[in-house]
Amino acid sequence: MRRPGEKFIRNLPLQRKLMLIIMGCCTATLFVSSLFFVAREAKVLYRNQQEYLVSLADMIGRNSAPALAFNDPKPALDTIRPVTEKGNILAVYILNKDGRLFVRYQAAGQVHTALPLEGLPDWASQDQVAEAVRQVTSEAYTSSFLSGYASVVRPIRLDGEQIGTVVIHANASGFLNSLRWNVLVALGFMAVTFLVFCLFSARLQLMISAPLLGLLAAMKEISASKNFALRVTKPCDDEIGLLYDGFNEMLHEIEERDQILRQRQAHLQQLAHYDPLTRLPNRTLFYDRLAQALFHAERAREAVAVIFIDLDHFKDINDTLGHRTGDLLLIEVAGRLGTVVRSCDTVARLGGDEFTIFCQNVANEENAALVAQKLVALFATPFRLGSSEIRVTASVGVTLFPHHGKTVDELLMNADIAMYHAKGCGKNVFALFDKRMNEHASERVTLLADLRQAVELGQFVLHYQPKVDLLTGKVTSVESLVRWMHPRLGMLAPDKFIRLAEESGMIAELTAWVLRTACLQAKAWQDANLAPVRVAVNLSPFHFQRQDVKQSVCAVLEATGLDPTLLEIEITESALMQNDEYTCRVLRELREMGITISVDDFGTGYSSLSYLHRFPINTLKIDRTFILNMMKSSEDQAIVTAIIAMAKSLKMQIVAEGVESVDQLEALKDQGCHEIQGFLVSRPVNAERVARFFTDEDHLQLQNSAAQPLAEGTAQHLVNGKA
Ligand SMILES: Nc1nc2c(ncn2[C@@H]2O[C@@H]3COP(=O)(O)O[C@H]4[C@@H](O)[C@H](n5cnc6c(=O)[nH]c(N)nc65)O[C@@H]4COP(=O)(O)O[C@H]3[C@H]2O)c(=O)[nH]1
Repeated sequence: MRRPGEKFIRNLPLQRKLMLIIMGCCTATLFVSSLFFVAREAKVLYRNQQEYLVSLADMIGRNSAPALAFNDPKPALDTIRPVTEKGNILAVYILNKDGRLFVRYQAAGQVHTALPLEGLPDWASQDQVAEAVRQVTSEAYTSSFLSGYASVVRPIRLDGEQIGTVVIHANASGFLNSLRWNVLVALGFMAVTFLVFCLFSARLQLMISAPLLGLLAAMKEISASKNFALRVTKPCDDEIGLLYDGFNEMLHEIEERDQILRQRQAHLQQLAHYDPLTRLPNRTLFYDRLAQALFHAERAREAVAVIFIDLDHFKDINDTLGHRTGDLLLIEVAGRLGTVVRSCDTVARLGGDEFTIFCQNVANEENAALVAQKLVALFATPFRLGSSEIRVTASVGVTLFPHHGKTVDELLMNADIAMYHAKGCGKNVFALFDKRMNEHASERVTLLADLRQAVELGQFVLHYQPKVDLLTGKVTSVESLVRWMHPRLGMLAPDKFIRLAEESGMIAELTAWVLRTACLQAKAWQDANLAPVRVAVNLSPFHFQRQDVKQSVCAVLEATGLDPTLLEIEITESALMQNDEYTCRVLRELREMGITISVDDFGTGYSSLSYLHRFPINTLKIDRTFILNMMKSSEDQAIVTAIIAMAKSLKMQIVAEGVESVDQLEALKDQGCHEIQGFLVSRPVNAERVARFFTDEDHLQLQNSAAQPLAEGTAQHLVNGKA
């Protein structure tokens, strides 16, 4: 339990506490030492006085001994008298052997009734005298001294035998005066020393407390300013110096931790609001900024354009070229997007390959369209990622505040719908939101849901379209073309669902089914001893570049037992260009296995024959749009002529697609085209019907004879997905 004083002292400021301690210690030391000095002085004085009185008493005793022996007081008095001349002797008594008063001498005019023997009559009894002597004896050492008297009692001996006693009373005032003087000196010394101590302790406490108070001040300053970079200067090398070192070390650690904390906070802030890959604002920040922009735009009656950008077939790039390349591409795309908009606009990455932009104060739809156009144009230049060059396009959807939506969610949803519409229009374009798109979007969602289960439910069928050799008129191969027997919408043509399958990633599953079914069918024809005919399978540009294309083809060939020379792979020009090296390697491996490689829709893509020689291509299929127009347009005719000439120089087989008329057939024959495919020979039909073409007959002759009806066969082509 603490005493109240202790608590008070503990709560005193450090300076006062130090002063109190130093002054307390000094005062106590001074007091004790002065007391010791005074006591010692008193003892010396007292001893001197006593020794003097004893020697005086002994001298009186010696000189009075004969007088005592002869019982004659007079000589004794004569002995005493000169002694009493000493000013401080008050009384001298000589007692005889019997203890009775023998001589009494008192200084003239001085009666001290307080002295025990003073009051005794000369005839006092032996006991009275003895009692008085006993008092003297005791008081000699105690009270008589303090009351101003000093007394001694000494025996008087003669020849060794005590013959009397001498008692001397002296005035102790001299001694007391000396003692007082000593006390005064001591007190004076104490006072002076105390003053010196005061000054000294003030200085000393300052020496101790100043560094501590300095540390305290620095601590307060640092805690107020939060500036942990500050340091205190060490004032000395003692423990306080160590305290300063420790304080500085602590500051250093706090500073480091503070820095780490700040960095982590900034990092968290960055993570919370920015996309770590592209460093663009993320969904949260975009929503926040857009909400603010809408708020201001509403007050200022301004329009805001919200743009949704989605890279076309990004998933396939990721799958085929790896996620690292995908990431690099996204970074490059993010960099390019920033170049189109103003600094007050925001470009964000919502996730995956989805980017959003909002542009403030957009005058009208035309201006918004201009921005969107610029965004689409950004993708015209290929992206250079390390050593390879990647071509990627983007579909862009645009929506305007307040015309197409009032809230962030509404605007983003509509921009997304517009973007899907752009994809539906063939990608690499932009679309401005229109309310009618909503209907289309919901149809698309339903179709996507149906597509997910179509493979499992066996809703796909393959149709086959023969390719005929222009010289022999015989079927060389059949192209397998997928159809979807949709339970509600009827038979759907590939253009209604292939893109959807590509965008949803289901193309891989669908292609696997097509490949397996086509190979099984070809094997069945082979086993039925029909004339050996190749079966061609379309590989989606993005599916083709999957790392496991070769393995999946090999697995299907192995599983079905089909001879690889009876398989043909059709890929588009764009598929060739997406990853030159990888594509080239896979194609070469497939070709080495005996598989025929055809480039489909040739002329619509890069139309550059210069790169073709790098790829192991067997066949070029001239796109049907050129064939369709070649009889009407001299330009298309020239293109067809050029393609045939160059392909021949590269020793490639040429197939003309979409041949519908005998005129086209004749023109192609004249130009040296090798094969044709089109409604003139047959529209795509099921396996059973196409097998009828696997004969040695000249199918061109047969068609020539019935040219007119077949030329009209365009009418038999799929209409809205129905054959
Ligand atoms: N107007 C006209 N058209 C003709 C004529 N001859 C053939 N066609 C049509 O042209 C398309 C030829 O296939 P493609 O160029 O590979 O173009 C194909 C192909 O790129 C894609 N496709 C079809 N099946 C598959 C498949 O299994 N996988 C992939 N990835 N794509 C496929 O869908 C596209 C369209 O296929 P289809 O609708 O079956 O349309 C077929 C065929 O019906 C003609 O004389 N006149």
